[in-house]
Amino acid sequence: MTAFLEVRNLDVSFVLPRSISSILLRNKAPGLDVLQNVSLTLGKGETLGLVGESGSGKTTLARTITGLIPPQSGTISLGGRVVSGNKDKAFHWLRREISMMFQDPIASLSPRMRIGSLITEPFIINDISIGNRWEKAEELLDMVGLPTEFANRYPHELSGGQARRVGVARALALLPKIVIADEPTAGLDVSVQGEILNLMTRLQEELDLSYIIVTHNLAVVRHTTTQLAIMYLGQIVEQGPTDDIFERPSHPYTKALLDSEPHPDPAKRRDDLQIKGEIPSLFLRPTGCDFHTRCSFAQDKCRAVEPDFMTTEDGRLLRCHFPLQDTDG
Ligand SMILES: Nc1ncnc2c1ncn2[C@@H]1O[C@H](COP(=O)(O)OP(=O)(O)OP(=O)(O)O)[C@@H](O)[C@H]1O
Repeated sequence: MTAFLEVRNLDVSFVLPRSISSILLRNKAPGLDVLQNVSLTLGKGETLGLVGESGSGKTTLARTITGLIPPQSGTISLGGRVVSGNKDKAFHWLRREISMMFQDPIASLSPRMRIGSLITEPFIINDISIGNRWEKAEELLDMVGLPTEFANRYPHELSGGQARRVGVARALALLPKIVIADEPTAGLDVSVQGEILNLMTRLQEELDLSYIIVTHNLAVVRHTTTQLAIMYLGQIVEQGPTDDIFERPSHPYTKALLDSEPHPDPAKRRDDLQIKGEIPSLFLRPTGCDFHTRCSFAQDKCRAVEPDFMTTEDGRLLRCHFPLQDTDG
């Protein structure tokens, strides 16, 4: 895969109020390291699924890639242009080229604005002249399969599926190159989920978009993505082609995560493979490999030495001292 988007060694930490950090971080520097050394690649026109348990840092990574959170270190390169350093003005440029589709489009938008104003707001924020704003709104509504008269409606007048389409229209208003969709199907009926995913696929072809889909839903990932990245405690632990990873996960966490999805056939359920225990707190990151406290295959080295992110012979990106072999599990 030729990388169109290349994220290299991103570190993000949040500054915490001193009162909290002095208790939880035992007077260390008052920052909570949420992303550590995160690397990720996305090819042009590809769809990458970003999965991991709650709190693993998916949203933080998505917001950092869209230029909404400045990283402490690391680089983001898009189409060959490299953005680095937390003061780089080019992060503004990233915000136009990579847009975010929020999980709950209505809650994230002003309830007092009409849909026509909401979906054309990105032009106003970025000071881009579009001539007749209402005509532009109607064009965007048409693009996402909504009647043009919806421009006059308010957010509370929309169904869940219609609201999601409005979210798509707003995310695509500036014709970005990459769209990061945060749980694009969460809370929707199954039939509506299919409609939204079909809409996204159609627009991907028409507009030559690349997607990153952030989700807990492994069925969505399996059927809509070509690449899969697995996050654990603020790090990517494995990335590779989706079919390949589902077929042959290499990281023990990936395998446990995929096996924890209930199987429709009781004979094929593997309760023994479910992930042990809770995800550790970011305040008490384990030494060595972050996953060793829950890994059935952990050895002494895993408890002592942090694994590097390496590329395997078959091109898989992996952070594990003892990757699973085809016969394991
Ligand atoms: N602004 C912030 N200040 C301090 N901590 C934060 C901030 N934003 C996120 N965090 C912490 O960073 C960690 C990762 O959060 P994030 O929302 O990125 O995870 P996630 O994988 O997207 O979770 P979910 O699947 O539940 O949305 C969490 O422990 C969260 O509490």
